[in-house]
Amino acid sequence: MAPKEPKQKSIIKKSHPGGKPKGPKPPKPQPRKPPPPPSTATSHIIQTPKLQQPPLPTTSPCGNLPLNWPSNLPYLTAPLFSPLLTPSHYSALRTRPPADSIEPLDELPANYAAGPCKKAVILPITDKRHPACGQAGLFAARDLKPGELVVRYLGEIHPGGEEWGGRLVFPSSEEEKEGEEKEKEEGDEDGKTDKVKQLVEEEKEEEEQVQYNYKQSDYDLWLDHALDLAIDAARCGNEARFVNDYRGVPSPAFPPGYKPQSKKEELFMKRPNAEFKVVWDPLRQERTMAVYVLPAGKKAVGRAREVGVARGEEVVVSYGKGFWEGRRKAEEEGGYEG
Ligand SMILES: C[S@@+](CC[C@H](N)C(=O)[O-])C[C@H]1O[C@@H](n2cnc3c(N)ncnc32)[C@H](O)[C@@H]1O
Repeated sequence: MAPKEPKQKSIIKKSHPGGKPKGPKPPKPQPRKPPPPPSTATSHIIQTPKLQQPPLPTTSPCGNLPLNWPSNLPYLTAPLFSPLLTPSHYSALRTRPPADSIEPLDELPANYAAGPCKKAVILPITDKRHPACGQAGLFAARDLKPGELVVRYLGEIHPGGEEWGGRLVFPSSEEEKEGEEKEKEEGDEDGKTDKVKQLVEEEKEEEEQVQYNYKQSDYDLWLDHALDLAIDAARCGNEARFVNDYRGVPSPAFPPGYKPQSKKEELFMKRPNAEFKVVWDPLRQERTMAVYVLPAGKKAVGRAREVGVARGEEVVVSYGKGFWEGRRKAEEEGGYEG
């Protein structure tokens, strides 16, 4: 026997000339649902314009510094090493954990370009609802994919257990050293007063640098606690030093005063969208830190599967409860000078 053809549902409405149709009562007409609120967790994801907008500018007019980079701060394109590091620190830094270890490290792309980052831009924060209003933050210059590398975290690599940092020492090339020598000689012949003033300034700066306290830094991260390696970007660094913590940061996808419609939505509105991750630098053959967009996760729906941080949105991580507890304690003890 041939299998029965499944009954096809008719999509054509039938009229019933012989009276009411048999079967269950048709449902009562329901009042029209009000239109959904302008932004919900899902609408945030779906409503992000699909039109490809040009990326935001990320560099200063001269092109070799990031836009809005502070003029008093050295911009790094490679890590700087504290003179306090010992040979065993260097050896730990430059030993890659085996691939089958509990914590194998992902790799930075071998073609990672040094210099200003094209994916994110430093912008001043002017929104009064933002807890870091008056400071700066890092914002996506274009849509960034879940799990995508944003920028590496550069700063001074130092022994994490040390409280006091010495003077910052920038490696200078032979040419620069020759120039410095020549400048010194010229300074002896003329413009002695200017030279004296400059020397006094330099001495003051050096003294401040020697008295520098890593423990008071707001830009200091553990690269590896067990290996006693940390990175501090307070005195020098790159764009990554401007990444803020997500706590209290208003989500640009929701209008001011918007009340979350569910617990899930509330959690979605108060979450980081990026993370600090320790990775392996294949070119330098050493550990490094970088900012990555958080992976989409199983719960991601719609555009969130493709876009982790939308163009113009702030890149925010979690500093961890420890950071804020430490800050609170220091404030209570009157030791924090933020
Ligand atoms: C690594 S810096 C981030 C960049 C900083 N906003 C700037 O302009 O230099 C860390 C400091 O930013 C501020 N900050 C970051 N996230 C914050 C948040 N969610 N609430 C309040 N302040 C925050 C705090 O002053 C903190 O010490």
